[in-house]
Amino acid sequence: MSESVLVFIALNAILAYSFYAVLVAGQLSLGQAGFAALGGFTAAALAPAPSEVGDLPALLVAVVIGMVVGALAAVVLGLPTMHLRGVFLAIATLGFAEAVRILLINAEWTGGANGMSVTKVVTPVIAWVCLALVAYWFWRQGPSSYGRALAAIREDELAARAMGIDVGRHRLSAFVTAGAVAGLYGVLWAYYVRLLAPEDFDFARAIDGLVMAVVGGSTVWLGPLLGGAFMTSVPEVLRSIGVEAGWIRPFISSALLLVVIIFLPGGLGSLLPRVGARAPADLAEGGEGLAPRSGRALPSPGETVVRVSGGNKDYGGVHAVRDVDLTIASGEVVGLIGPNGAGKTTLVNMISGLVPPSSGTFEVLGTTPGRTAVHKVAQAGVSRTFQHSKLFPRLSALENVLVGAHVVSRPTFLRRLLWLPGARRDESQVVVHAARCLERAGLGDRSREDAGSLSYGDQRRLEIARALAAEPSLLILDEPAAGMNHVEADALSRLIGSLAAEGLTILLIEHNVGMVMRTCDRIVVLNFGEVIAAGTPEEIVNDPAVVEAYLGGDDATPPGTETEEVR
Ligand SMILES: Nc1ncnc2c1ncn2[C@@H]1O[C@H](COP(=O)(O)OP(=O)(O)OP(=O)(O)O)[C@@H](O)[C@H]1O
Repeated sequence: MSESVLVFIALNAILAYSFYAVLVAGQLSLGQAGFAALGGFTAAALAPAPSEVGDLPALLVAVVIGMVVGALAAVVLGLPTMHLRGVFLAIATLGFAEAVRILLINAEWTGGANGMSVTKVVTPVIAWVCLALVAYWFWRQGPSSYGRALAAIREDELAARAMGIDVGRHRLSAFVTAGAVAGLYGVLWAYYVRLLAPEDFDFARAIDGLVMAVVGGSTVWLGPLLGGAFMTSVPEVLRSIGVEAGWIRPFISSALLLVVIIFLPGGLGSLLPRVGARAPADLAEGGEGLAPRSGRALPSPGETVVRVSGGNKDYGGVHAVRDVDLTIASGEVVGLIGPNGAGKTTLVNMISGLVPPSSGTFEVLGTTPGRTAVHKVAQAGVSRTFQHSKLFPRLSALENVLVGAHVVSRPTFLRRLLWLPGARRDESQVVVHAARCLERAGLGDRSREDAGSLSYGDQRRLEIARALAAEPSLLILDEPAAGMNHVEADALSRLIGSLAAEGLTILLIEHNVGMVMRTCDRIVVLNFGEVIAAGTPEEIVNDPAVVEAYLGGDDATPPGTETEEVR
């Protein structure tokens, strides 16, 4: 293999890593070409000449300049664009890259369209050492709490917020990493090709980087390396076996690309065995579980955890929730029932901060949901499950629960980079904690299965395990028994009882009214968005307004007696 092929494999893989850096968080950006151009040109203009200070020192200074400029450019572009998603972010970032290219072509200091000449310093060894460092960064990032938070954002952003992850900060930091890696690519390119031109960083280059990251696998840390090697070496292999005609080589390369994408949607990296977090074989010997990092104690019994006064939510002409007053004290298990469309989910969405109220006051564990960001409400001790499963489908059951523990686990990424022993200890503590939550929800033997492949009932249980991992003060369960048989629902009822005995406050929405009657201390009934009754299970069973709301007649059977499941 020639020297240039070796260097270009490494350079292309580094470019692919700059795309991987944001793809792992579910962001599609094409701005990397702009970051690379800014990094490369600024470094070439500002760094001392290799003839003055020596090759390596000059390159080192250039690399630092290029990476800092790339990262700063990512901050400048990221701050106004981080709220954009999918194709909108791609278009905005592409616009940025094109604007940078046009500016550089028309600037004098860059040599305009003719470009700048730069001394060739990069050798295959230098290029591969840089690639190894970049790959190492992403290898250590993946299983850290930061890496898992990025994966969670990619899989389901809303659920990630509800797990206490600051999505905006994580997305921006991923973007900045992409900027720094792209800046590194720009510098290495400049110090290898000798003549640096703005055209080197055009739209086609951005697409090349993206394609290499996707073909290699955008969720496996080795993916960009595989993608870079594949895309760079296929034309060379074709050349070496005598495929020379100008159009045949690109044609075969593109056809191979198509084959990989069709048959390996997870990219070449999906062929590698998956290494994920493992639950300890014996939890009793698994050492200490997690100690709450926040030092947050459960509110004292009887203390107000939720206070809603005059809560309203309108969707156009629909009054989903009207003038609801609700107080929940610490240690209570409160059931929220009502016919379909009564406003139960809307109310708990407002309590957990996911949906802002149209009017009214919401106070939950010292936060003001609606005004307080969702992740801060979660950090205050609110954890929840969702009516429609919001698991992270491509993460294993254990990894889902590890994300749930985000708010109580210590950040490990930087310490993992340096192999500090504390990081390993913290990681194994949080894994033991997550495995215990899985065990408690009856999923001890499912830890390595992908969440998306679990049965419906197991997915409900996994959501509960994930919510428990946050060591919440208030646990909101939105139809946790949906899809469960009687035996499973009874086990769930016992689990809720044992959690309540530990002092947890629980708000339970459930259509299985029998289960609500057995499990809850107090029941609140909603109908057409209004509270029509509230009281102990006995009071609710005999309340004529409740019977009327459910069954629409005076002689109807009260909920929880003959009609076990009212939908
Ligand atoms: N995002 C939304 N946009 C428009 N209308 C909505 C939205 N969310 C809820 N609604 C409406 O608000 C009302 C209350 O819905 P909500 O889902 O809160 O009821 P629910 O009691 O949880 O019902 P179910 O038991 O069927 O889940 C319904 O009429 C619903 O159509």
